[in-house]
Amino acid sequence: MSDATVLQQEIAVEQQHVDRVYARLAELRQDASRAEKEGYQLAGVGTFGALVERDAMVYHAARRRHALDTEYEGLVFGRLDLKTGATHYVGRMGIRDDSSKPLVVDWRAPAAAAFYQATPAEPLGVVRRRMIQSSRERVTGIEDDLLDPESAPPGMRVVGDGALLASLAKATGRGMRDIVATIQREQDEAIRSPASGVTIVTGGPGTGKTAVALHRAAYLLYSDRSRFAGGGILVVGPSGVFVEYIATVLPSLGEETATLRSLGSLVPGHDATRVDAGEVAAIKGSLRMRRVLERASHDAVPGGPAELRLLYRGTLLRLGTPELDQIRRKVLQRGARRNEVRGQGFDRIFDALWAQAREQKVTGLPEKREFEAELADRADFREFLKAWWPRFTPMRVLRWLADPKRLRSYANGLLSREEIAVLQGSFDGLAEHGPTIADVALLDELDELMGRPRQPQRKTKNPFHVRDGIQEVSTFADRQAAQRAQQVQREEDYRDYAHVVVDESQDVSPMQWRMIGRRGQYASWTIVGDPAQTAWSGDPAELDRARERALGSRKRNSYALTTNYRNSSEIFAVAAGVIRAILPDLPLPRAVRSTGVDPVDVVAERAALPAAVRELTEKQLADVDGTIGVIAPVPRRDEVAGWVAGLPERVQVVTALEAKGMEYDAVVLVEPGEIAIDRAGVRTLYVALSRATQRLTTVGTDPGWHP
Ligand SMILES: Nc1ncnc2c1ncn2[C@@H]1O[C@H](COP(=O)(O)OP(=O)(O)OP(=O)(O)O)[C@@H](O)[C@H]1O
Repeated sequence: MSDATVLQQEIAVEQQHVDRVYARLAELRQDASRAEKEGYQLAGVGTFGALVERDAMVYHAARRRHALDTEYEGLVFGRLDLKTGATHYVGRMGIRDDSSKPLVVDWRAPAAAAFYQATPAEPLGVVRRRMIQSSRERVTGIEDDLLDPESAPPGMRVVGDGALLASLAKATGRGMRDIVATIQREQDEAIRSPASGVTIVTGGPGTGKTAVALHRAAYLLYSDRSRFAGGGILVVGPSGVFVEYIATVLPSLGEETATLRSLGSLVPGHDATRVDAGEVAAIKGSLRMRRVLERASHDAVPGGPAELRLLYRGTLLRLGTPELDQIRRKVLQRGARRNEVRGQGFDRIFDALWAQAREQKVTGLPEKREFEAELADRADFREFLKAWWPRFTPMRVLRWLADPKRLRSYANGLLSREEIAVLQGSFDGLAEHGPTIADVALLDELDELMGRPRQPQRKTKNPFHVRDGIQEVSTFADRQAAQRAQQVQREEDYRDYAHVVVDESQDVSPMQWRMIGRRGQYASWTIVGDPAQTAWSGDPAELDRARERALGSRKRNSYALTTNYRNSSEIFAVAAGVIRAILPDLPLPRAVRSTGVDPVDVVAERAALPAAVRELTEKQLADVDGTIGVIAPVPRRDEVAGWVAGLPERVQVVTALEAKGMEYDAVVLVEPGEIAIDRAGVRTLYVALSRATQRLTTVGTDPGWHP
């Protein structure tokens, strides 16, 4: 029998099972819809107990229906034939037949672990592992691994030559793909790592760190839903482009309870995308900035009143700058938060004025209480207080650093003269362009240093309609839905996450670790990253300290990933050459796939560069079906975008920093020599060179760009 016939026969066998699963799915969906409908119709009838029971049923029916709908595509993707003779199918969700026998085991369930963990050396009772590829309800392919040939029953057939490689060769869309069907053993161990403590996953480019982090979020939600859906999972990525790139994966894993944020949007009200130059970011990210900001947060308001003069019952009461400064300093000592001790500041002003009024023997001076009431009624006095000690927003105080004199005085003794010079001017754009990504952590720090201005209490809205004083009849399902909606739109600056995932963690600055740490005080953590890819040019020891502090004394579980699934071996060889120039002993991952296509390096005259970049990008459009990343040095993004303007949407222009974590089928990397200007730059170049799955083109004016 030919191989093709065997494959067709095996596909037919699997098709039978897959048909059963989809038929059962249709039944379950119908049941769920019916239960839901009936529940709604009968919601107003029956005893209280019966109602609750019915409502619970409605809720579960609705949730189930939703799950059944989202997991439709590629529902069954694996089969295990065990030594015991039993067979398990593995899929995106668990499904049982009408006598409760499992038709499909959920990929996150313990029974499915062997699907990912069995190897020929350690088969874990699995004789044959089969990957089933399908398109909607139709089985289209099969790939087998025979893990334990000696235990194979006579006639067991083995087909295909590697589902992993088949899946890797596929062109990608704009977003990241989920990898549930092809998770590899070392990745699976990290995904299923204990839920508590800190899981640390390291690995070189393309080793699946991001994929692992997201699948871990899905796994945690499955293994302890009430804990992780209740508290929520926060996923922090480096940039907005990246967060968009990964956003599609979680819903496809069936999980929508994770909050995705970039480092520039972690603090409510901000969505920063501007980046500072590396040396500026290194200073803004340093823990020394905390002291700089503390000084700012204690300083007098620029343009605020220098003195207070009040004519009271014919006597002039006066507090000059030294008295006002002294009061401010007294109130702010020992870490008091400026917005929270405003009242104390005002009390001391009253005290000082009262003492003066008595000293000057004001005629007809009333009791102190009345004296205060009289002053509080005066508009000029209230104006003074408002101007002298307003309610501060972090942004207002951060803008003070744009004033060179203030910056110098706050940074004096904390930053070197050179560092102060580097920072000079870097806050100028705040008013017009908003904060940079690094500024957002400073704003969060200021928020902590100063406390929140007290807001008038807002009434919380009842999620249920109240009509004529009677709550509208609502089912348990409604209440659950309302509760979930509330959970999803947690309070604006929610901080009680049950789990925090930090991707590309090598780029999180010390100040940013503090910002993330504030939101993960009660959380377990998953941290993924690659130290060799860091763009951080500040003190590495300080970075380690800040990270360790944010993670606290939680137990650490570490995992290393060693295979590069993204790059062809030809492409990774170029990237590896670059990083080896500065880190000769760095262990690098192994790229498993070869395309036989070598990367191309083009040198162009300055005047011819725009046309060359456009032409090379157009060539990629012809050569690959998927996305094309045109990667530019940070300051040249807009210029390069102009060169390729008007090309199809699958061409995306990003800076070398924005390319962090991203993946494209083809990459055109512009002016590599301008990226690799220092050690941090070489690392950034390494990142940019390791983004492509199929084609890599470098183009620039400098033939000697290799570090
Ligand atoms: N087991 C797997 N099966 C199929 N594809 C995989 C597997 N593991 C990783 N990949 C694919 O490899 C590519 C790289 O994965 P990912 O982006 O998670 O790597 P990374 O370690 O975060 O990379 P980097 O550090 O370079 O940003 C992605 O396209 C991902 O889907």
